[in-house]
Amino acid sequence: MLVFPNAKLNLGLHITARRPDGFHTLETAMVPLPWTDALEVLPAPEAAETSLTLTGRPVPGEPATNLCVRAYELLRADFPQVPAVRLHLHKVVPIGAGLGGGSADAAFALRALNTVLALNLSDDALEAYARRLGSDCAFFIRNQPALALGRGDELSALPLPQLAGAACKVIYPNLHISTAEAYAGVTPRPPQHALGTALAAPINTWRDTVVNDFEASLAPKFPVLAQLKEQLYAAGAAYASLSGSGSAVFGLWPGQSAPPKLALKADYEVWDGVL
Ligand SMILES: C[C@@](CO)(OP(=O)(O)O)[C@H](O)COP(=O)(O)OP(=O)(O)OC[C@H]1O[C@@H](n2ccc(N)nc2=O)[C@H](O)[C@@H]1O
Ligand SMILES: Nc1ncnc2c1ncn2[C@@H]1O[C@H](COP(=O)(O)OP(=O)(O)O)[C@@H](O)[C@H]1O
Repeated sequence: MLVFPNAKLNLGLHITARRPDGFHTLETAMVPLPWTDALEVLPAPEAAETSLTLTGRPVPGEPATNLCVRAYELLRADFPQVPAVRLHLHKVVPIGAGLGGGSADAAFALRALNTVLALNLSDDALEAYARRLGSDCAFFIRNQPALALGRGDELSALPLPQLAGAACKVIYPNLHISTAEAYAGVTPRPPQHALGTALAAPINTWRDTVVNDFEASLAPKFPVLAQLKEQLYAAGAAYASLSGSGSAVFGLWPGQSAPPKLALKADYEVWDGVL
């Protein structure tokens, strides 16, 4: 079975408290971004062990620590009779970019394994497994615009009709930002605007109301993030922001079929498309 794990964008991200377990409570909206990896899940040949092969962008870590293999091991712990599988991941989405690519691989692996191994797990059950692999993973099970609370895994559908068909540009400035380090640099605070209300208003009002709390804390160390945001606004974006804990920055042009071309450094990666 071949699946295409897609990235996500965060629209606003409020870090509201630090929890006793070291995680933070947040309020964010997540939307699917059609920038994808490719993941193949096949039954392994007889007597072969479970394996993962990789092509494309290098993924740090041993195959056993890869989230696709961890997804399989998590299911096998509860269903010891399942056969071995052969996994192949072609990695495209930048890593450490705030685009959730690793989380998407984990969730899509769970979904594909559910089918290939005929486990018949419900979406709720798959979300429960996904949560155990990472805070962001549960979002990718239903993979639809959602408001995320708690650790980022308490999800409710958040239709954003004004976003459908908007042109979008995502810029990855070739900078790996660790999610854990980014959280460590933020001082939690109550949000100034309720996110659900702010996002219900037209996109061109979001600039004044929809805030990603990581931006202020990352700004001194990574001035390029604010520069890219300015460049997107100068090119007419109705809204521009850092996604998640960065380093990807995106702009939105509702009502346009494609985003404008921008002059950017040669080693930056760019995704242009429509949401
Ligand atoms: C910031 C966000 C916003 O969507 O996305 P990314 O920028 O990573 O894409 C997420 O909260 C990232 O979720 P995810 O990448 O799944 O994080 P996890 O693997 O669960 O945790 C990695 C580390 O981030 C910190 N962490 C994560 C989630 C959370 N609610 N509070 C935290 O403090 C913890 O230090 C944890 O050890
Ligand atoms: N399949 C995978 N793809 C990407 N990263 C993975 C994968 N499996 C494990 N990881 C680990 O997860 C970390 C976070 O990856 P990712 O979710 O892409 O970034 P972000 O949290 O910025 O959205 C990486 O540093 C990597 O070590």
